[in-house]
Amino acid sequence: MDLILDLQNVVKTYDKKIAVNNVSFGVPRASIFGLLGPNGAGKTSLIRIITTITRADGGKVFLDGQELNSLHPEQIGYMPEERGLYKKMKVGEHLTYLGRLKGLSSSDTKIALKYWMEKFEVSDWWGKKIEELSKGMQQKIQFIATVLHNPKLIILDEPFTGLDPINTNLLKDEIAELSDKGVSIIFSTHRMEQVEEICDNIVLIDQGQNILHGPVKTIRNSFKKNRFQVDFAEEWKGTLPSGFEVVDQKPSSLVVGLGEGGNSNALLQYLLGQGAQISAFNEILPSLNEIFIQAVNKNHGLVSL
Ligand SMILES: Nc1ncnc2c1ncn2[C@@H]1O[C@H](COP(=O)(O)OP(=O)(O)OP(=O)(O)O)[C@@H](O)[C@H]1O
Repeated sequence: MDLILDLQNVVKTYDKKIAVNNVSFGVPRASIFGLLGPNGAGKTSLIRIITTITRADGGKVFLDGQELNSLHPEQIGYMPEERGLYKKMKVGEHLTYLGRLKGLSSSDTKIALKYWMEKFEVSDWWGKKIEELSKGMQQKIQFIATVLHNPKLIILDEPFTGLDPINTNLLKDEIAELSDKGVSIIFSTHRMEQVEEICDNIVLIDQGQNILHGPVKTIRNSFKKNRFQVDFAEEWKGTLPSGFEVVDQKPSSLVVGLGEGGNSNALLQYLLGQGAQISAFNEILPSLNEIFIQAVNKNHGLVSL
């Protein structure tokens, strides 16, 4: 597989605490990749290693086939959860400073800033001090700072916190557009519905270890319980024969468990045979939220949901 990032047996310890314990996974090029895990799992420690802010104590990290080195930070854009803009600086001078810091020439910085500030409709803010901007406005500036130097890998830690629905959508569209252009994106969040909506691949870290990794579709399919939702055009008052478990019943819908090897056609045929007017018949895939809780509980030796 064509990987933009490849982590092999990465280890990070702080004194005696093992924060990252032999973690391996790959991030496919141009994917939107979810880096997930409960609090304290080791996600930030991994991000700090990938962005070369800290060094791993063991293992190897490859960016675009090359072992991480001092030239790589210019190829990475990182938007940390703790936003790091200098409050007293003006937007224009701040972004110019960050563009230059990331290796852009003065003229390329100007071109990139014109493009991004127009795109985000923030050109008017050029002379405003960062402290004069609202939290959401600062976040837009931070996003521009993250993508300004045209990085091949972008790491976004909770990028939607504090954004209103319109700006959230603006950012989501931008992420999709960057991905379409071949940029690889690592997205870290605790909001599983956002991961479900945006990411094509994930890794789930728990207690410093990779406990689940792969395409979202494959993972959701592997956790499915052979359950189907039936919606009726009219209220349905019938019962089901043995072999079908009614998981949930409302006047005009049913959730039915078919058990292992159960056949959805048999359910459909039975209902049609009873004269039911069916308006929808769908397999239910578990949400990433359910999968997260189930996988972490299992890893902690707790009973699954
Ligand atoms: N500088 C540090 N010194 C000592 N321990 C640390 C340090 N940084 C992180 N840790 C520990 O390493 C473990 C992993 O922390 P990390 O910040 O990587 O987790 P996280 O997955 O990002 O968590 P969260 O979702 O809460 O941000 C935790 O047990 C944390 O206490």
